[in-house]
Amino acid sequence: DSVFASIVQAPEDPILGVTVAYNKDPSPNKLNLGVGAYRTEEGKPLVLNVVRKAEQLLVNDQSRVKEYLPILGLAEFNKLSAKLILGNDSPAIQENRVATAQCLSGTGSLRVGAEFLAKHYHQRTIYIPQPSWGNHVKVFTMAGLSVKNYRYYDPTTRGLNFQGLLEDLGAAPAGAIVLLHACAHNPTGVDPTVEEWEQIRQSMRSKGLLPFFDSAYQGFASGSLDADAQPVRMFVADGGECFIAQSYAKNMGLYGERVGALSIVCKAADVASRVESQLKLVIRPMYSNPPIHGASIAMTILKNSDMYNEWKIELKAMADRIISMRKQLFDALSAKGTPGDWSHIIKQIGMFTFTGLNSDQVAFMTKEYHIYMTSDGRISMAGLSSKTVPHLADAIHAAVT
Ligand SMILES: Cc1ncc(COP(=O)(O)O)c(CN[C@@H](CCC(=O)O)C(=O)O)c1O
Repeated sequence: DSVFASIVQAPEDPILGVTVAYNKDPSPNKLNLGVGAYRTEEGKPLVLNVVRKAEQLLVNDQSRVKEYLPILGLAEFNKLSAKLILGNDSPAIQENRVATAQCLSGTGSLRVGAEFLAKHYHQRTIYIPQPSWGNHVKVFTMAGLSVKNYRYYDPTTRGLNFQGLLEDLGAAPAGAIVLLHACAHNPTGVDPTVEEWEQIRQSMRSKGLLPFFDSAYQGFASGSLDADAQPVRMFVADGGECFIAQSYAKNMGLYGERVGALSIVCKAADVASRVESQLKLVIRPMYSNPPIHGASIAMTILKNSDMYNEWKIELKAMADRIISMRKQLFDALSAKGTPGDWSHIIKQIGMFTFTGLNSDQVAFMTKEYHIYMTSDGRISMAGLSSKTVPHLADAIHAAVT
């Protein structure tokens, strides 16, 4: 008998499993609105032109080798990533108060940060928004933190439950870790306003709560890298400490290259250098050192002003296409007179619309219309095109009437 004979079949991942089901569906008009991965108007994955150019430069550079990277990854990539989120003129960077490690995309950055906190921080409770990205709970739990929720989304208004958020963070024990979506909240597409962010910052700092920003969509919410980094920069500007996980999966289209960075903003340079040394002890036994190719692409783009500007143009085009899909879906439902208020489709921002459809309605849409989306009613707007909006509108209309 196998020593693993008693192992049971694991369930599919709630998000990545949607793609598994989609791939099995033979229907010609199936639609994958599950995974948050950008698709073009033709419904195809997109490799940015500037990424192709960067790769060409790398291939042509005969001096490049395939040696191990340092445990913390490409040093120049780390510096450029910190600048991207904190701003070129960040005092924290100028004062050498930022410890950065190249990690395996956003997930890896979150995990390394969580493992570091479990090992070195006096508080092991992390508060995450209700709802949040499905993988957050598992990443933090596996790292040894205990996960609690703070109220975030208000189903009745389909907006932010700001009072509930402030109450829950106000009731958190001093020093608790708080996960904050830097922009384009997943799955709700609901972000605090700048004024609300300022109130959140004051409240958290007054209680010594430790912010852990998850920045997976910088540039995708508004189309502007700087605007989407504003909440992070407000916290760093007050001189306090915070963790920031960055992903280049969506905004550079480097999904499968697993490119990301964890930055820990500290109060003093000597602390940052000791923190950096301890980060290496977390990473070395986990995966030793990160992959060279994806980070080299990102570094090539970030360090060359022409390529950086070209990237910003392509990034804005992706954000704009998503916004136009919002408008088209809203207009299609309005034209059909679909019962209900659908204005949240155009009010929400980033990659996802949190439709408010329940799991039975989602199951109906999958069965009858071959629409694939997560059971919480989230739709990845990037999976839509002008051609497929009518099909989705028909499905939603049928699901609610
Ligand atoms: C808020 C948030 N943080 C981190 C990540 C992790 O992204 P990396 O690929 O590790 O950089 C995602 C990706 N969430 C998308 C993509 C599919 C997934 O990993 O769940 C989603 O929610 O569909 C995310 O939405």
